[in-house]
Amino acid sequence: MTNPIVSIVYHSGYGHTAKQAEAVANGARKTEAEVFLYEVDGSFNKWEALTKSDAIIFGSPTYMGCISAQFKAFMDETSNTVFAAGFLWKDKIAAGFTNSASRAGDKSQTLSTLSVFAAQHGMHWVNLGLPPANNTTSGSEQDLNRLGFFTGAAAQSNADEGPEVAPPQADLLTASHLGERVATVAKQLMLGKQHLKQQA
Ligand SMILES: Cc1cc2nc3c(=O)[nH]c(=O)nc-3n(C[C@H](O)[C@H](O)[C@H](O)COP(=O)(O)O)c2cc1C
Repeated sequence: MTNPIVSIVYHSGYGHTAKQAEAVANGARKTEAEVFLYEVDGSFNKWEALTKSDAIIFGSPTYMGCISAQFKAFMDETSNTVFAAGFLWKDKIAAGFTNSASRAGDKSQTLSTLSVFAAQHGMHWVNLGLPPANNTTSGSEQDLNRLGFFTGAAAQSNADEGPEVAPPQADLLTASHLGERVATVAKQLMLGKQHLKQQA
C-alpha cells in the first residue's frame, strides 16, 4: 500500500504566505502522505515532481486583488509544460490558499482564480470544509476559519508585522486543516481506485 504524494506550490514575496504554506504542509504531514513544498520565484523546474503528485495545493499572496505576478508566471508556464504536454494533471486533487493584509482584501478573487486554474487542468478541487466562524457574539479571532472563506484557506497578515508574528495562529491552524483535508481526500481516492481495480 503506497501513500499519496501531496505537493504544495506557492509564492511569497515577504514570507507571510510561506508561513501559511508551511502550516498547510504540517497539516498534510498529520496523515501518512509524503509532503513536499516548492517555492515559485522566477523560473520553475519541478515539473516532474508535480506530475508524480497525487494532490497539488496552490498558494499565492493576494496582490492587487488577485494572485501575484510570480504565481501567474508559474500558471502560464503550465500551458506548455503540463496542459499541452498531455493534460498531465488530469484527475489529480487540487486546493488553494491565500494570505493578504486586509481581512477581506479581495482574497476570494485569488481563490477563485486558483480553482479555475485547477479546472483547466482537469483537477478535482477540494474546498476548505470548515463553517465560517467569528460571525456571532460568541465567536472570536481565535476561531478556525475566522475570516469565513469556503473555497480555500485564507490568512490575514497585518501590513506592519513580519512573518515571525503574522499571519496569526488561527489562520495557520486553518491552513493546517486544509492540508490535512487534502491529504485525507487523496488517500480516499487512492484507496477507492485500488478497490475498483481489484474488482474489475
Ligand atoms: C503588490 C502588492 C499588492 C497587494 N495587494 C493587496 C490586496 O489586494 N489586498 C490585500 O489585502 N493586501 C494586499 N497586499 C498586501 C499583501 O497581501 C500582504 O502584505 C501579504 O502578507 C504579503 O504576503 P507575502 O509576505 O507572502 O508576500 C499587497 C501587497 C503588495 C506587495
